[in-house]
Amino acid sequence: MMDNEVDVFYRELPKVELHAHLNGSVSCSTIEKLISRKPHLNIGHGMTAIGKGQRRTLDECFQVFKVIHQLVDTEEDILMVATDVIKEFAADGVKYLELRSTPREEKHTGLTKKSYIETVIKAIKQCKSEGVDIDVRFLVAIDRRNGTEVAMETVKLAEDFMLSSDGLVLGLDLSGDPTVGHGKDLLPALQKAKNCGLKLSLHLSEVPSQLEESDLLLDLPPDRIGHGTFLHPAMGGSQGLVDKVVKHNIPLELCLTSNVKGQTVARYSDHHFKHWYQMGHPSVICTDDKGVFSTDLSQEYQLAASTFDLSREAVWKLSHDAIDCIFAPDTGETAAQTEVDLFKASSVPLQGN
Ligand SMILES: CNc1ncnc2c1ncn2[C@@H]1O[C@H](COP(=O)(O)O)[C@@H](O)[C@H]1O
Ligand SMILES: [Zn+2]
Repeated sequence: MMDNEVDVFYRELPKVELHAHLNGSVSCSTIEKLISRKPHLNIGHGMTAIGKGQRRTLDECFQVFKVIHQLVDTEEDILMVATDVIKEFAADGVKYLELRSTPREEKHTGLTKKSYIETVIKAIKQCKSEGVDIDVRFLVAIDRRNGTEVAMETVKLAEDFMLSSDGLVLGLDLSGDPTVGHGKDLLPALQKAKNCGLKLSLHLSEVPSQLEESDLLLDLPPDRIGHGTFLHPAMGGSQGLVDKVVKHNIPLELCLTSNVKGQTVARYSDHHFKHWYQMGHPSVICTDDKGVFSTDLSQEYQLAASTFDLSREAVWKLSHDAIDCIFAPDTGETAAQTEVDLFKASSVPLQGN
Protein backbone atom coordinates (compact mmCIF):
# COMPACT_ATOMS: atom_id res chain seq x y z
CA MET A 1 0.00 0.00 0.00
CA MET A 2 2.72 2.47 1.00
CA ASP A 3 5.55 0.63 -0.73
CA ASN A 4 6.46 3.45 -3.05
CA GLU A 5 6.79 5.96 -0.21
CA VAL A 6 9.06 4.01 2.10
CA ASP A 7 12.76 3.55 1.44
CA VAL A 8 13.78 -0.07 0.94
CA PHE A 9 16.19 0.23 3.89
CA TYR A 10 13.28 0.54 6.34
CA ARG A 11 11.29 -2.18 4.60
CA GLU A 12 14.20 -4.64 4.75
CA LEU A 13 15.28 -3.70 8.26
CA PRO A 14 14.34 -6.66 10.51
CA LYS A 15 11.83 -5.25 12.95
CA VAL A 16 10.11 -6.04 16.23
CA GLU A 17 6.50 -4.85 16.74
CA LEU A 18 5.40 -4.73 20.37
CA HIS A 19 2.30 -2.51 20.31
CA ALA A 20 -0.35 -3.55 17.78
CA HIS A 21 -4.09 -3.80 18.52
CA LEU A 22 -5.59 -6.50 16.33
CA ASN A 23 -8.75 -4.66 15.27
CA GLY A 24 -6.87 -1.41 14.78
CA SER A 25 -4.42 -3.17 12.46
CA VAL A 26 -6.90 -4.33 9.81
CA SER A 27 -5.79 -3.27 6.31
CA CYS A 28 -7.98 -1.77 3.57
CA SER A 29 -8.04 -5.00 1.63
CA THR A 30 -9.24 -6.98 4.65
CA ILE A 31 -11.85 -4.31 5.42
CA GLU A 32 -13.07 -4.72 1.84
CA LYS A 33 -13.54 -8.46 2.38
CA LEU A 34 -15.40 -7.81 5.65
CA ILE A 35 -17.66 -5.20 4.04
CA SER A 36 -18.59 -7.63 1.27
CA ARG A 37 -19.45 -10.24 3.93
CA LYS A 38 -21.75 -7.73 5.66
CA PRO A 39 -23.20 -5.34 3.06
CA HIS A 40 -26.31 -4.78 5.21
CA LEU A 41 -24.23 -2.80 7.72
CA ASN A 42 -23.70 -0.06 5.12
CA ILE A 43 -20.17 0.63 6.27
CA GLY A 44 -17.92 2.59 3.91
CA HIS A 45 -14.12 2.72 3.80
CA GLY A 46 -13.90 6.27 5.06
CA MET A 47 -15.34 5.06 8.35
CA THR A 48 -12.55 2.63 9.22
CA ALA A 49 -9.29 4.49 8.53
CA ILE A 50 -7.73 7.92 8.94
CA GLY A 51 -5.90 8.82 5.73
CA LYS A 52 -2.79 10.81 4.97
CA GLY A 53 -2.81 14.30 6.43
CA GLN A 54 -6.11 13.68 8.23
CA ARG A 55 -6.58 14.03 11.97
CA ARG A 56 -9.26 13.01 14.41
CA THR A 57 -9.81 13.60 18.07
CA LEU A 58 -9.01 10.59 20.23
CA ASP A 59 -12.71 10.34 20.89
CA GLU A 60 -13.40 10.01 17.16
CA CYS A 61 -10.70 7.31 16.95
CA PHE A 62 -12.66 5.27 19.48
CA GLN A 63 -15.78 5.62 17.31
CA VAL A 64 -13.77 4.05 14.47
CA PHE A 65 -13.03 0.97 16.60
CA LYS A 66 -16.76 0.56 17.21
CA VAL A 67 -17.36 0.44 13.45
CA ILE A 68 -14.61 -2.15 12.96
CA HIS A 69 -16.00 -4.25 15.80
CA GLN A 70 -19.33 -4.39 13.95
CA LEU A 71 -17.49 -5.83 10.97
CA VAL A 72 -15.50 -8.34 13.03
CA ASP A 73 -17.99 -10.31 15.11
CA THR A 74 -17.64 -14.00 14.24
CA GLU A 75 -14.87 -16.57 14.72
CA GLU A 76 -14.52 -16.67 10.95
CA ASP A 77 -13.94 -12.89 10.82
CA ILE A 78 -11.37 -13.00 13.62
CA LEU A 79 -9.50 -15.83 11.96
CA MET A 80 -9.31 -13.94 8.67
CA VAL A 81 -8.41 -10.63 10.31
CA ALA A 82 -5.68 -12.15 12.50
CA THR A 83 -4.21 -14.19 9.65
CA ASP A 84 -4.16 -11.19 7.28
CA VAL A 85 -2.65 -8.88 9.92
CA ILE A 86 0.12 -11.37 10.75
CA LYS A 87 0.98 -11.85 7.06
CA GLU A 88 1.04 -8.08 6.50
CA PHE A 89 3.43 -7.52 9.39
CA ALA A 90 5.63 -10.32 8.03
CA ALA A 91 5.59 -8.74 4.56
CA ASP A 92 6.72 -5.47 6.15
CA GLY A 93 9.83 -7.14 7.59
CA VAL A 94 8.54 -7.67 11.12
CA LYS A 95 10.27 -10.76 12.55
CA TYR A 96 8.72 -10.76 16.00
CA LEU A 97 5.21 -9.51 16.76
CA GLU A 98 3.25 -9.19 19.98
CA LEU A 99 -0.40 -8.76 18.96
CA ARG A 100 -2.92 -7.59 21.52
CA SER A 101 -6.70 -7.75 21.43
CA THR A 102 -9.72 -7.38 23.70
CA PRO A 103 -11.73 -10.63 23.85
CA ARG A 104 -15.36 -9.87 23.04
CA GLU A 105 -18.56 -11.78 23.51
CA GLU A 106 -21.13 -11.50 20.69
CA LYS A 107 -24.34 -13.24 21.70
CA HIS A 108 -25.88 -13.08 18.21
CA THR A 109 -22.99 -14.98 16.61
CA GLY A 110 -22.15 -17.29 19.50
CA LEU A 111 -18.70 -15.75 19.96
CA THR A 112 -17.39 -16.07 23.52
CA LYS A 113 -14.31 -14.50 25.09
CA LYS A 114 -12.72 -17.92 25.26
CA SER A 115 -13.42 -18.76 21.61
CA TYR A 116 -12.19 -15.27 20.68
CA ILE A 117 -8.77 -15.98 22.18
CA GLU A 118 -8.73 -19.53 20.80
CA THR A 119 -9.35 -18.16 17.33
CA VAL A 120 -6.47 -15.70 17.54
CA ILE A 121 -4.22 -18.55 18.69
CA LYS A 122 -5.48 -20.67 15.79
CA ALA A 123 -4.51 -17.90 13.35
CA ILE A 124 -1.02 -17.68 14.88
CA LYS A 125 -0.55 -21.45 14.58
CA GLN A 126 -1.93 -21.49 11.05
CA CYS A 127 0.54 -18.83 9.90
CA LYS A 128 3.35 -20.76 11.52
CA SER A 129 2.37 -23.99 9.81
CA GLU A 130 2.26 -22.13 6.48
CA GLY A 131 5.84 -21.03 7.08
CA VAL A 132 5.14 -17.30 7.42
CA ASP A 133 8.49 -15.86 8.57
CA ILE A 134 7.45 -14.22 11.83
CA ASP A 135 7.31 -15.19 15.52
CA VAL A 136 3.90 -14.08 16.88
CA ARG A 137 2.78 -13.88 20.51
CA PHE A 138 -0.43 -12.64 22.07
CA LEU A 139 -1.36 -10.24 24.87
CA VAL A 140 -4.93 -10.35 26.17
CA ALA A 141 -6.32 -6.82 26.45
CA ILE A 142 -8.42 -5.29 29.20
CA ASP A 143 -10.63 -2.41 28.06
CA ARG A 144 -10.54 0.06 30.95
CA ARG A 145 -14.14 1.01 30.20
CA ASN A 146 -15.39 -2.34 31.49
CA GLY A 147 -14.32 -1.98 35.12
CA THR A 148 -13.12 -4.19 37.95
CA GLU A 149 -15.12 -7.34 37.41
CA VAL A 150 -14.41 -7.78 33.71
CA ALA A 151 -10.73 -7.02 34.37
CA MET A 152 -10.60 -9.85 36.94
CA GLU A 153 -12.35 -12.22 34.56
CA THR A 154 -9.90 -11.30 31.78
CA VAL A 155 -6.92 -11.95 34.04
CA LYS A 156 -8.29 -15.41 34.81
CA LEU A 157 -8.74 -16.16 31.11
CA ALA A 158 -5.27 -14.88 30.28
CA GLU A 159 -3.77 -17.01 33.04
CA ASP A 160 -5.51 -20.13 31.74
CA PHE A 161 -4.22 -19.47 28.22
CA MET A 162 -0.74 -18.62 29.44
CA LEU A 163 -0.61 -22.09 30.98
CA SER A 164 -2.07 -23.92 27.97
CA SER A 165 -0.89 -22.10 24.84
CA ASP A 166 2.75 -23.27 24.59
CA GLY A 167 4.08 -19.81 25.36
CA LEU A 168 1.90 -17.97 22.82
CA VAL A 169 -0.04 -15.97 25.43
CA LEU A 170 2.49 -13.93 27.39
CA GLY A 171 0.61 -11.25 29.20
CA LEU A 172 -1.93 -8.48 29.45
CA ASP A 173 -2.53 -5.11 27.89
CA LEU A 174 -4.50 -2.32 29.52
CA SER A 175 -6.05 -0.07 26.89
CA GLY A 176 -9.29 1.60 25.86
CA ASP A 177 -10.49 5.19 25.98
CA PRO A 178 -8.15 6.90 28.48
CA THR A 179 -10.86 9.37 29.50
CA VAL A 180 -13.06 6.56 30.82
CA GLY A 181 -12.60 4.73 34.14
CA HIS A 182 -9.76 4.88 36.65
CA GLY A 183 -6.69 2.69 37.10
CA LYS A 184 -7.28 2.33 40.83
CA ASP A 185 -10.31 0.14 40.10
CA LEU A 186 -8.14 -2.15 37.98
CA LEU A 187 -5.15 -2.31 40.29
CA PRO A 188 -6.16 -5.54 42.10
CA ALA A 189 -6.65 -7.36 38.79
CA LEU A 190 -3.32 -6.10 37.44
CA GLN A 191 -1.57 -7.06 40.67
CA LYS A 192 -3.06 -10.54 40.46
CA ALA A 193 -1.92 -10.85 36.84
CA LYS A 194 1.60 -9.89 37.78
CA ASN A 195 1.67 -12.35 40.65
CA CYS A 196 0.72 -15.23 38.40
CA GLY A 197 3.48 -14.46 35.91
CA LEU A 198 1.61 -12.54 33.22
CA LYS A 199 3.62 -9.70 31.70
CA LEU A 200 1.98 -6.26 31.79
CA SER A 201 1.93 -3.61 29.09
CA LEU A 202 -0.14 -0.64 30.24
CA HIS A 203 -1.31 2.39 28.28
CA LEU A 204 -0.21 5.20 30.59
CA SER A 205 -0.70 8.98 30.37
CA GLU A 206 -1.99 8.93 26.81
CA VAL A 207 -3.91 12.09 27.76
CA PRO A 208 -2.74 14.85 30.15
CA SER A 209 -5.22 14.24 32.96
CA GLN A 210 -3.85 10.88 34.13
CA LEU A 211 -0.78 11.78 36.20
CA GLU A 212 -2.17 10.47 39.47
CA GLU A 213 -3.27 7.22 37.86
CA SER A 214 0.12 6.78 36.19
CA ASP A 215 1.89 7.36 39.49
CA LEU A 216 -0.23 4.63 41.07
CA LEU A 217 0.17 2.09 38.25
CA LEU A 218 3.92 2.69 37.97
CA ASP A 219 4.32 1.20 41.44
CA LEU A 220 3.21 -2.23 40.15
CA PRO A 221 5.54 -1.79 38.15
CA PRO A 222 4.37 -2.63 34.62
CA ASP A 223 6.79 -4.43 32.27
CA ARG A 224 6.23 -1.95 29.44
CA ILE A 225 4.39 1.35 28.95
CA GLY A 226 2.19 2.18 25.97
CA HIS A 227 2.63 5.82 24.86
CA GLY A 228 3.42 7.50 28.21
CA THR A 229 2.94 10.73 26.30
CA PHE A 230 2.46 13.04 29.27
CA LEU A 231 4.88 11.45 31.76
CA HIS A 232 7.88 13.64 30.94
CA PRO A 233 8.04 17.13 32.51
CA ALA A 234 8.61 18.61 29.03
CA MET A 235 5.15 17.24 28.12
CA GLY A 236 3.45 18.42 31.32
CA GLY A 237 4.37 15.38 33.44
CA SER A 238 6.83 15.33 36.31
CA GLN A 239 10.37 14.36 37.20
CA GLY A 240 8.94 12.04 39.85
CA LEU A 241 7.16 10.01 37.16
CA VAL A 242 10.26 9.91 34.96
CA ASP A 243 12.30 8.76 37.98
CA LYS A 244 9.93 5.84 38.56
CA VAL A 245 10.08 4.79 34.90
CA VAL A 246 13.87 5.03 34.92
CA LYS A 247 14.29 3.30 38.29
CA HIS A 248 12.33 0.27 37.10
CA ASN A 249 13.82 0.57 33.59
CA ILE A 250 10.38 0.22 31.98
CA PRO A 251 10.53 0.35 28.17
CA LEU A 252 8.20 2.74 26.32
CA GLU A 253 6.21 1.74 23.24
CA LEU A 254 6.08 4.85 21.07
CA CYS A 255 3.63 5.35 18.20
CA LEU A 256 4.29 8.58 16.29
CA THR A 257 1.53 8.55 13.66
CA SER A 258 -1.08 7.38 16.16
CA ASN A 259 -0.33 10.25 18.54
CA VAL A 260 -0.27 12.91 15.82
CA LYS A 261 -3.39 11.66 14.00
CA GLY A 262 -5.17 11.23 17.33
CA GLN A 263 -4.07 14.79 18.20
CA THR A 264 -2.49 14.09 21.57
CA VAL A 265 0.79 15.35 20.07
CA ALA A 266 0.62 18.48 17.88
CA ARG A 267 3.57 17.85 15.53
CA TYR A 268 5.94 14.97 14.83
CA SER A 269 8.85 17.11 16.03
CA ASP A 270 7.08 17.55 19.39
CA HIS A 271 6.81 13.80 19.96
CA HIS A 272 8.10 12.62 23.34
CA PHE A 273 10.32 10.07 21.57
CA LYS A 274 13.01 12.74 21.58
CA HIS A 275 13.09 13.16 25.36
CA TRP A 276 13.32 9.45 26.17
CA TYR A 277 15.65 8.60 23.31
CA GLN A 278 18.03 11.36 24.35
CA MET A 279 18.08 9.93 27.87
CA GLY A 280 19.07 6.55 26.42
CA HIS A 281 15.91 5.06 27.89
CA PRO A 282 14.55 1.90 26.15
CA SER A 283 12.18 3.29 23.51
CA VAL A 284 10.53 1.04 20.96
CA ILE A 285 8.92 2.34 17.76
CA CYS A 286 5.48 0.76 17.21
CA THR A 287 2.39 1.23 15.04
CA ASP A 288 -0.50 1.02 17.56
CA ASP A 289 -3.20 0.66 14.88
CA LYS A 290 -1.66 0.35 11.41
CA GLY A 291 -5.09 0.03 9.74
CA VAL A 292 -6.88 2.89 11.47
CA PHE A 293 -3.89 5.23 11.17
CA SER A 294 -2.92 4.08 7.63
CA THR A 295 0.69 3.29 8.42
CA ASP A 296 3.08 0.37 8.89
CA LEU A 297 6.19 -0.23 10.98
CA SER A 298 8.67 0.59 8.18
CA GLN A 299 6.98 3.91 7.73
CA GLU A 300 7.11 4.64 11.47
CA TYR A 301 10.87 3.98 11.53
CA GLN A 302 11.38 6.22 8.51
CA LEU A 303 9.27 8.91 10.16
CA ALA A 304 11.30 8.71 13.39
CA ALA A 305 14.53 8.87 11.39
CA SER A 306 13.51 11.87 9.29
CA THR A 307 11.95 13.76 12.20
CA PHE A 308 14.80 13.25 14.64
CA ASP A 309 17.65 13.05 12.15
CA LEU A 310 18.71 9.48 12.98
CA SER A 311 21.51 7.85 10.99
CA ARG A 312 20.99 4.40 9.51
CA GLU A 313 23.23 2.93 12.19
CA ALA A 314 21.07 4.58 14.86
CA VAL A 315 17.90 3.23 13.24
CA TRP A 316 19.40 -0.24 13.06
CA LYS A 317 20.34 -0.06 16.75
CA LEU A 318 16.90 1.24 17.67
CA SER A 319 15.28 -1.71 15.92
CA HIS A 320 17.79 -4.19 17.31
CA ASP A 321 17.47 -2.92 20.91
CA ALA A 322 13.72 -3.64 20.79
CA ILE A 323 14.62 -7.32 21.17
CA ASP A 324 15.56 -6.62 24.79
CA CYS A 325 11.98 -5.46 25.44
CA ILE A 326 10.05 -8.48 24.13
CA PHE A 327 8.00 -10.53 26.59
CA ALA A 328 8.99 -13.96 25.24
CA PRO A 329 11.44 -15.63 27.60
CA ASP A 330 15.04 -15.73 26.47
CA THR A 331 15.65 -19.46 26.59
CA GLY A 332 18.29 -19.35 23.90
CA GLU A 333 16.22 -21.20 21.38
CA THR A 334 12.97 -19.25 21.29
CA ALA A 335 12.19 -15.80 20.03
CA ALA A 336 14.79 -13.61 21.68
CA GLN A 337 17.81 -15.62 20.66
CA THR A 338 16.43 -16.46 17.26
CA GLU A 339 15.81 -12.81 16.62
CA VAL A 340 19.34 -11.86 17.60
CA ASP A 341 20.59 -14.40 15.10
CA LEU A 342 18.23 -13.11 12.46
CA PHE A 343 19.43 -9.59 12.98
CA LYS A 344 23.05 -10.67 12.81
CA ALA A 345 22.42 -12.71 9.70
CA SER A 346 20.57 -9.97 7.89
CA SER A 347 22.59 -7.97 5.44
CA VAL A 348 20.97 -4.59 5.87
CA PRO A 349 23.06 -2.02 4.04
CA LEU A 350 23.96 0.63 6.58
CA GLN A 351 25.70 3.02 4.23
CA GLY A 352 24.06 6.10 2.75
CA ASN A 353 20.98 7.89 3.90
C1 LIG B 1 -5.28 5.23 19.71
N1 LIG B 1 -4.86 4.89 21.02
C2 LIG B 1 -5.41 3.88 21.77
N2 LIG B 1 -5.51 4.10 23.10
C3 LIG B 1 -6.11 3.18 23.90
N3 LIG B 1 -6.63 2.04 23.44
C4 LIG B 1 -6.54 1.78 22.14
C5 LIG B 1 -5.91 2.67 21.24
N4 LIG B 1 -5.95 2.11 20.02
C6 LIG B 1 -6.61 0.93 20.15
N5 LIG B 1 -6.99 0.74 21.43
C7 LIG B 1 -7.77 -0.39 22.00
O1 LIG B 1 -7.78 -1.45 21.07
C8 LIG B 1 -9.13 -1.75 20.68
C9 LIG B 1 -9.17 -2.21 19.23
O2 LIG B 1 -8.49 -3.44 19.09
P1 LIG B 1 -9.04 -4.83 19.66
O3 LIG B 1 -10.52 -4.89 19.45
O4 LIG B 1 -8.68 -4.89 21.11
O5 LIG B 1 -8.32 -5.86 18.84
C10 LIG B 1 -9.89 -0.47 20.95
O6 LIG B 1 -11.27 -0.71 21.12
C11 LIG B 1 -9.21 0.03 22.24
O7 LIG B 1 -9.71 -0.64 23.37
ZN1 LIG C 1 -2.42 1.32 21.93
